[in-house]
Amino acid sequence: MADPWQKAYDFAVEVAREAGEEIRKAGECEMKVQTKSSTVDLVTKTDERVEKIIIRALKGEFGDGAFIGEESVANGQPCVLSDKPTWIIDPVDGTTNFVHGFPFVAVSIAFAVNKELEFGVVYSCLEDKMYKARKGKGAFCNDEPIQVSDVEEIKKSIIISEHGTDRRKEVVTKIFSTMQKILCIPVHGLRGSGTAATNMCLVATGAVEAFFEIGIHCWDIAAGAVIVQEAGGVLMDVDGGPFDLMSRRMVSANNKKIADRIIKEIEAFDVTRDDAPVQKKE
Ligand SMILES: O=P([O-])([O-])O[C@@H]1[C@H](O)[C@H](O)[C@@H](O)[C@H](O)[C@H]1O
Ligand SMILES: [Mg+2]
Repeated sequence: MADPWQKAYDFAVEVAREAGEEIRKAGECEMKVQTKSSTVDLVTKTDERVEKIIIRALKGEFGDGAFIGEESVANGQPCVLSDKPTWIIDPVDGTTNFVHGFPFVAVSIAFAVNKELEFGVVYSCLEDKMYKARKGKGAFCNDEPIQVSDVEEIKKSIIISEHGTDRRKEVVTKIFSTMQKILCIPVHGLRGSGTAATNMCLVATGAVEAFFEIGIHCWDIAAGAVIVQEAGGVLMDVDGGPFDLMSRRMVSANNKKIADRIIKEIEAFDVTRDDAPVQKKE
């Protein structure tokens, strides 16, 4: 078959749109907020319900496959990327925004085969922007082609980063020290939308030059990774090495010059890989 994944790609776009509709409706209702890894790592019934809707739809169309979903992993499912065709899902990226009514919330669905990302779909559902990209076929927002910015001078850039959910003082100190150094290069500005998936789409459209974060998960960035690359951008590790989806560290940028300049300023801290063996409780 010449193009084995086109049907899956088209279907993912439809599923993301339906999931976004559910999120929009749920945002108008009272919500019960719970916490996960820390008191600032939030989850709602909508995150869990929307993930189930997405997985049920994908299984209904393509049968049982491999899935890495944020809420399934939180409930004890394995988080290992194998060579099998694998769906990587964040049902609600920007849960804190969703809870507070801050208007950037995204559905993120990616698909990998042989550990390589084939396509990614990010639906920024409150803005009604459907971002999508397939390996080798370009990146789009609402069906219009998108491209990264051509800025090469860091002093003419806007950079995005996030604070994540780790509030240990030594971690927060490193995050702010990095941001301070980047701000003082000086860059035109620092931003953050509160959703990693949307941040990557902002790199892909050229609205900003780069987005970096330590502490994100594979489901936050898998779809965005394809979108950034297909829009002409680059992905790297925060130490300048190759991008590793499961490492929880990433720099995405419009070009290598901007990425390298940011990497010079990043003060890294340790995070546990997404695919680290789960420690069994005694
Ligand atoms: O929990 P969630 O809202 O799906 O995802 C979070 C968002 O993408 C946020 O922008 C990023 O800073 C965090 O690292 C993520 O965990
Ligand atoms: Mg997320």
